[in-house]
Amino acid sequence: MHGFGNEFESEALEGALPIGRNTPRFAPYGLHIEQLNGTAFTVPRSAGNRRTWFYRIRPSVMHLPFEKYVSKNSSGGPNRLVTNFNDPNQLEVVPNQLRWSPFKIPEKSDGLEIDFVDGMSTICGAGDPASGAGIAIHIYCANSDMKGRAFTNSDGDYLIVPQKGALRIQTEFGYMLVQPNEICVIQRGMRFRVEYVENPENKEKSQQGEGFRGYILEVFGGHFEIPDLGPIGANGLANPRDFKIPTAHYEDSKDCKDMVDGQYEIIQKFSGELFSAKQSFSPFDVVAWHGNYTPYKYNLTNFCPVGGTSFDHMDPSIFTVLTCKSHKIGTAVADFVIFPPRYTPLDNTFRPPYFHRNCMSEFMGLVYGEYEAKKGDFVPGGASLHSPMIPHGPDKNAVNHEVSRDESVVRVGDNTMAFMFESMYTLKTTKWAIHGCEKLDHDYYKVWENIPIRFDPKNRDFKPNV
Ligand SMILES: O=C(O)Cc1cc(O)ccc1O
Ligand SMILES: [Fe+2]
Repeated sequence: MHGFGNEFESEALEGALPIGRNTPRFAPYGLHIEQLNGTAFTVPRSAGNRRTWFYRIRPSVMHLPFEKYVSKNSSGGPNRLVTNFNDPNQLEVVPNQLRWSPFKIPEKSDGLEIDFVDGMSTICGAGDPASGAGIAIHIYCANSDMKGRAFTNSDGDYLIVPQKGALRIQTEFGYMLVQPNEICVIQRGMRFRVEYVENPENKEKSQQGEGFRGYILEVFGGHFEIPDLGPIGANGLANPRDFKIPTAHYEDSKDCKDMVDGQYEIIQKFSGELFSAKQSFSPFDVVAWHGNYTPYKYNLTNFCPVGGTSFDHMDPSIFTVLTCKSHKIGTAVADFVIFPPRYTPLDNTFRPPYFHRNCMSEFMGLVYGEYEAKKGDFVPGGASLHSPMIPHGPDKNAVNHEVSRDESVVRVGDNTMAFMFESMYTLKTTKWAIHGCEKLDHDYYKVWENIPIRFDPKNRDFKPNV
């Protein structure tokens, strides 16, 4: 189905949705009724009240008690998922500009079968889910399907950016296929299971080879919305109709080939820690549902960029796909911003991203291709973090390239998709990101060494000799 935040309804069996009421004494086909609330009951409609009604074979509550879960990640060590950014034992605060080479995908030949849950590692974040304030940024690197288990998160919403390999995501709402150059959002409390598929549809946008990798932005308080367009008008950027919502698909336990010894496992992230509970049935037994609290996916090629048409470099906020607002006017808990293929017909303008210091944190990743501000080692599957008020900008090669290019209209970002998670929070990095992953580039600062110094007080009309 198409749309953003609509009231959707879907049934996998004709007549499974009760008509004209939510909680009849007997739902059709003997189904049980369960509500999932994504906002407080009392949130005004105009402020985005969200809930969904499920009509399912069994209520989710039929499970054994939760126990602590220790993930089987590639180093065999403790969980690498951190979401309490007040725990100094897990963190290493670093003000430097940071850049990581592509995060390592575990190899089955090393005897490591790592699924989406075990493959998640936290790079940085702020705040703490218990107080509903903050964000976390994770990377997932995995090589196996989730078998007989589902993941769900009490702490926040996941915005998932696949970089390598397509994801087939089973949810309580139905299936979603999410390929590199697409994103999806799975909101707080929704249960899902990730399988990975080779993605023949867009080979050039996804590196070949075993395993899958991607980025996750988790927001602890609030939900994502499409930003207002102001003077841009009623259309453009991410258009609501391009968001896609799954249709109902249910799995009766007797048809579920996934269960291990008749048991299904629910892994729940709760207050920054992982817990596991067993149950005797698949959690994907929703026969029909209706509501406005759903997972959704979006193809980044549908983004309709608006930009400068005359002079000066516009701020990257014009490329915001989704925003999670804070209570501070115009200041996001987190924005998801992309740098899509486009033209920059700007007269007498320094076209690459400018040098700057920002009060916001800027975490960047690259799905494929090359980012316009970094001609060097910022590569697909890697990342960078530029923290509040820490200087950064185009690297030496991008500056030199700008000096010598001709003045014509240029195509920017062809065959590439870079993105940014921009947040009002100062992000603390995890020990894993600084030491454990062994991908931190200790020479990153050198990309700004030897930027040509051309100051000449006698030459106001300066033009370089090229
Ligand atoms: O730092 C970056 O590369 C992101 C960025 C891009 C841009 O076009 C302007 C500002 C900005 O922070
Ligand atoms: Fe920046």
